[in-house]
Amino acid sequence: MAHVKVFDTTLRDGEQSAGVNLNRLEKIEIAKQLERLGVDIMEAGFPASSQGDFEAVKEIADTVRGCSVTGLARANKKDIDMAWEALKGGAEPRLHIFLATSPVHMTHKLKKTPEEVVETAVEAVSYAKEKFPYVQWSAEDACRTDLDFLVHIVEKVIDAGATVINLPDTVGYTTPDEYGKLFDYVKNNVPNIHKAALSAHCHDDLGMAVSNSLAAIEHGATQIEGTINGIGERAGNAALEEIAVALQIRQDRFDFQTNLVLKEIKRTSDLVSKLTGMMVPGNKAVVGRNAFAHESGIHQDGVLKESTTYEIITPAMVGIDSNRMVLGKHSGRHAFKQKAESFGFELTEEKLKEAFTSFKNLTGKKKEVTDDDVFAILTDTQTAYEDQPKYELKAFQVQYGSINKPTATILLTRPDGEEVERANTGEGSVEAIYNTLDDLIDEDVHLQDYQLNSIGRGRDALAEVHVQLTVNGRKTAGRGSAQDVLEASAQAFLNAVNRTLINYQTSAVQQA
Ligand SMILES: CC(=O)SCCNC(=O)CCNC(=O)[C@H](O)C(C)(C)COP(=O)(O)OP(=O)(O)OC[C@H]1O[C@@H](n2cnc3c(N)ncnc32)[C@H](O)[C@@H]1OP(=O)(O)O
Ligand SMILES: CC(C)C(=O)C(=O)O
Ligand SMILES: [Mg+2]
Repeated sequence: MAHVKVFDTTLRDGEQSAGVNLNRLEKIEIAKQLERLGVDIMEAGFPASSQGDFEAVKEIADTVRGCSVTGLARANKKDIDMAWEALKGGAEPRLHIFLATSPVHMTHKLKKTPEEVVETAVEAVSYAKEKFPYVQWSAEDACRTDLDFLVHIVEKVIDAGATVINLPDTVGYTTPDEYGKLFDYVKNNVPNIHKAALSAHCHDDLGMAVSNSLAAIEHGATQIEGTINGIGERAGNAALEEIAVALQIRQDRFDFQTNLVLKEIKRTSDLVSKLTGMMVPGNKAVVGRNAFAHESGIHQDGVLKESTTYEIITPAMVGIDSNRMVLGKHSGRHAFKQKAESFGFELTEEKLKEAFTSFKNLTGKKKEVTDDDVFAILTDTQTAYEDQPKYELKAFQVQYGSINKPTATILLTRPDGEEVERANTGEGSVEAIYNTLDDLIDEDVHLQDYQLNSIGRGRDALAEVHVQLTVNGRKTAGRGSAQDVLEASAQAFLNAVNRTLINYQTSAVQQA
């Protein structure tokens, strides 16, 4: 059985999802999990796009040893130089250069003639090859590119030293049949194609990203690109977990396998969902909450008699284990630590202590503390910056009634340690809290989006709030979880403000 390489771009194309904004610690936590999942190549970011991304890519390249780490660059020397600075410490330094080849992109976006595009691509790949042993080149919008032009430019970049040629369906336009033919055409018409590997990168605008990726594999792609949970630009990328499980379950149809450790899929999906704020729909293939749930009597009857009547994937295959150890108010540190480890968290003693305290506080308020609750506590603790000056919620009270305007009174510690208290009103309780926080903090904050979800079920489920704000003109995201919706709302707001302050302070210190 042939092996297909998995190129994960959750931390680059996945992070391009509207509203997603991962900080360094969050990226590192996902990177560690992707390594555990067994991806072959991890695209950690786009180093030239921001100081924060540069630092995250560098740290990931310097630490991850179980797979190759790559970063994206435009076809220019500045992007390539920055990518080299970020990636040179990696186990297998690898660069991903892209340049659009379709008429609409060349004419309107790049404002270049096809000849200039060939020249720019060749120059960039040759320059990158002076530094990187592996250079991947992507023909952005390949599926809307003139075939003869595509064949011509691919031949030239291979001559310039490209070791992987990616043919992305950038706008999710193609169909499985057409995408397979594109790979055949390139294989049959590029004379030096044997010197490079072929890669597929699909977007889901028409809902065909996974099918298109599978078609590419059958027509010569030896590398597939995608993201966990299919997150990404617009409608997202091909969901890697779906491709890997399809290849496993339909071995009779596909003679290809990935190196993914399938039982790590669920944890990876949970972590990505939690840290990005991109919720996984209940009916999502492979990882959705309902993917292994049977509701109707005839199905239940069938599954009870023989699970394969209605279940083609076993939950255990993707890491969903029905045997679970229940943690509650009588549990101690050892059981908690063991649970954290079973979820794949490597916490310092300090962070473990902090998470355990949050867990114990929760057991005092909630009848049953579920695995989802524990996972939320551990994720929040693991990705919280320590010892950084920040705004902290000390206490708050909200008065709500159907006659008077809701009023929030909040006691806050400011980054300089001063305690301040203020009250303000709003049309609703959350608005009253946000108006009061606005009065208490120095930053110029505007709320762009607010999402509320429950972690688990039941009346006493934890509330999780994701917000998007602009803080001093910078777009940022924040999340907060608490048993009370209003507290989670306040925490999410402050989390976003603190993230901006900490990122800004970190960069300022590094630039100084
Ligand atoms: C299909 C994809 O997923 S492509 C990857 C998309 N990812 C991102 O854009 C990451 C986030 N981006 C950013 O932070 C910013 O866009 C930056 C830092 C990369 C660039 O910012 P700016 O310099 O302000 O440029 P801006 O984004 O407005 O425009 C892009 C420029 O890059 C050019 N460009 C686009 N693709 C390429 C390429 N592959 N190679 C060289 N130049 C390119 C555009 O033509 C435009 O150039 P122009 O300024 O001469 O018109
Ligand atoms: C950068 C390229 C490969 C990309 O993400 C796309 O074309 O979708
Ligand atoms: Mg893409």
